[in-house]
Amino acid sequence: MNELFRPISALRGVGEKRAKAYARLGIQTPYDLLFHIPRSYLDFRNPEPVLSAPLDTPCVVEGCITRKLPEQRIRKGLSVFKATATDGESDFTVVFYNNFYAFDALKVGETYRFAGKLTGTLLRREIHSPQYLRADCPVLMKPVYPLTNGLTNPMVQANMRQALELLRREPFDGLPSGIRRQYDLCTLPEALGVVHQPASEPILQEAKRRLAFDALLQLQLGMLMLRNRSRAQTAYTMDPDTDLTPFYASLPFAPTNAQKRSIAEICGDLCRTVPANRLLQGDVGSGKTAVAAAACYFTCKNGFQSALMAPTEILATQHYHTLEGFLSPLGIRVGLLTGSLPAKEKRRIRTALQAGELDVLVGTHALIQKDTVFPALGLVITDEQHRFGVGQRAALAQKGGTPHKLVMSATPIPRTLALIVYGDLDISVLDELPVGRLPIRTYAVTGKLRQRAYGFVRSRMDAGEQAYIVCPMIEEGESDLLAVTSYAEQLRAGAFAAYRVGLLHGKMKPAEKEQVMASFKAGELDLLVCTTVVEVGVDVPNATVMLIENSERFGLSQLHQLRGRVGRGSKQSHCILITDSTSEESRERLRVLSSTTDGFRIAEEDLKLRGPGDFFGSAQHGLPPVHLAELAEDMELVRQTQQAARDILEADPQLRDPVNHALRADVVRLYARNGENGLN
Ligand SMILES: Nc1ncnc2c1ncn2[C@@H]1O[C@H](COP(=O)(O)OP(=O)(O)OP(=O)(O)O)[C@@H](O)[C@H]1O
Repeated sequence: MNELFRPISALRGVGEKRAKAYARLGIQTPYDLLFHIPRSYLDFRNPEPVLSAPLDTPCVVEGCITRKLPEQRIRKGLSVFKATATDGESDFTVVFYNNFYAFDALKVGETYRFAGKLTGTLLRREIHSPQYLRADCPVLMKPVYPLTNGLTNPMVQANMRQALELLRREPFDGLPSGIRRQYDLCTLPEALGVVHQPASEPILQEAKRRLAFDALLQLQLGMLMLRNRSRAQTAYTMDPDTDLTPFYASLPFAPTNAQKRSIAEICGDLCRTVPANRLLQGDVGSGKTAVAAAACYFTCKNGFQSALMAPTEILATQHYHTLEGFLSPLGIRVGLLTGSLPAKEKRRIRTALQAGELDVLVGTHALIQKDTVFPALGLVITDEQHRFGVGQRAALAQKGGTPHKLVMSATPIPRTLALIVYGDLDISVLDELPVGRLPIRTYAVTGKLRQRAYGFVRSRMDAGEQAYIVCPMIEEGESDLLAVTSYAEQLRAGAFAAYRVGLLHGKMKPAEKEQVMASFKAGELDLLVCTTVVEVGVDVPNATVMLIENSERFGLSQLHQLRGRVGRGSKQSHCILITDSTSEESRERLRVLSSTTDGFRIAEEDLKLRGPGDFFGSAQHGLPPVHLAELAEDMELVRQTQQAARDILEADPQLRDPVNHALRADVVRLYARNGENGLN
């Protein structure tokens, strides 16, 4: 067997503990390790003269070691090692704390480059705990790896050298050479060698392109294979002449054009034999639930059942009430299945469902997926909210024969990324808000203005409206943050003593949460102090003010979602972002948020600020393990990989040809890592 595919513990220095640390990063073999791509590089190429290098800012200087001083024991457990060096013009001191090995490796008379921050006076510059390498080292860029507890950068570097050595001994490239030539890509060993030991920027870009190509290609191949498989099956077909007029007539509002268009697209899907696989994407408050209700109506009128799955109980309950409101006057029977229902009630619901006495079942994912039998499941709607990856979506395909599938997603995502992540789906976009919505006014202020902000919140509540105050944390102990519980107490006793204040956080029991949400919705509470449990989907149109504490702690898209809890009716809404942070990045985020309410623009800015991995806030998004920040804008590469995937599968639909074996293994591995084992 190729040694690259042995357990990672085959590498020198990898004991049980380190192997576990690697496993946490999804690395089981030296081959996996090779795809652990550096987060960034320490660039030693352009040293600055010590005299003019900036102080307290990361920089690189060069120096010849002139003297090594004896160890200084400052106190028990703290030893300081110092060496003096010169860059020809000025002298400086290199200082290490407790790091004998780094100090010991420096040799008097040799010249090194040091990366770190310079401190000290004009006469005596010092550089503390620098990273360094010999000035004549052929590779002057040191990779910086994403780490986890139990791993350090030097450990990963050392293991990586060995893994690269194995690859050199037994060169391996899973990409068929025809594809490699067609798209003018370098070989895998070349790409990996350069990415882990780069010599120059242009070659590095080539190497990254190759790795991104592979990652995107594998993603697309897997999706196409799953899709082809479900296409080979047939779904229940419905009647295109099904009359939606009664549904439209009973809506309490006029649907937007975007809603009508999406409903037509979805119902069009339902009339085909190929199981539908559609994403309904809409900005916060764009009215996705009404579209879902229309699809359920259509399905029911054709004699089939629908399931709507939400990520939390609060949302499931809310969707249940909304759908029930839309559909039960039309004679459609809607049921709710959540974990906090008494066992007897759950049984009753399941029995009714099985007997065909329920047309629509709303619930949490786990409950609907487990032991729930639908005699005629025509449509599965998943309110995904970006919580779930490729794997879960695919797993649904196995449920109840082959129902049509509709995924609802609230965060608008840039088109390139949508193609990458949802390459397997057709997309309907709600790009229009209901008429009469006023853009939310957003202000970023410091804590000094908190009392004034409270005053403003009170004035809105005096006018009969409701408000949210959001804090990021729930555990005590984070000293810089007031825990939400004590914060709520403080508000109840102080600024909001005259108002009805509710509290909602993630550690409460589902039934309690639901009760608080129900009272807030019914207008029995004026103010809801909460954590981000309100982030997704919660819909209380009378709530018009949101005040967010420590707003710098949230990502842009998350703030957009949070803010979207207000501005859901016709009244003017306001969002006050409180922050005392001085960090440029968080200020930039708040600036973007104050200047626009367009979810697509915000998503694009967020992607630029954070890169696609963090953008979804989940390891399960199925995105390739390459830092694709700039590649997300590279439509060309996405198109090329789509084309390549189609060509490969046209010739070999299941990748059974020996030239595609390695590629197949890569695809299966990628999907298995994301929880989808159906490709095996
Ligand atoms: N065409 C419309 N005209 C007026 N109000 C509408 C229209 N469509 C939906 N609404 C109302 O707008 C609010 C938001 O709708 P809904 O909860 O479906 O939004 P959403 O798209 O799920 O948003 P989010 O992702 O933020 O939860 C609801 O109160 C709903 O009743």
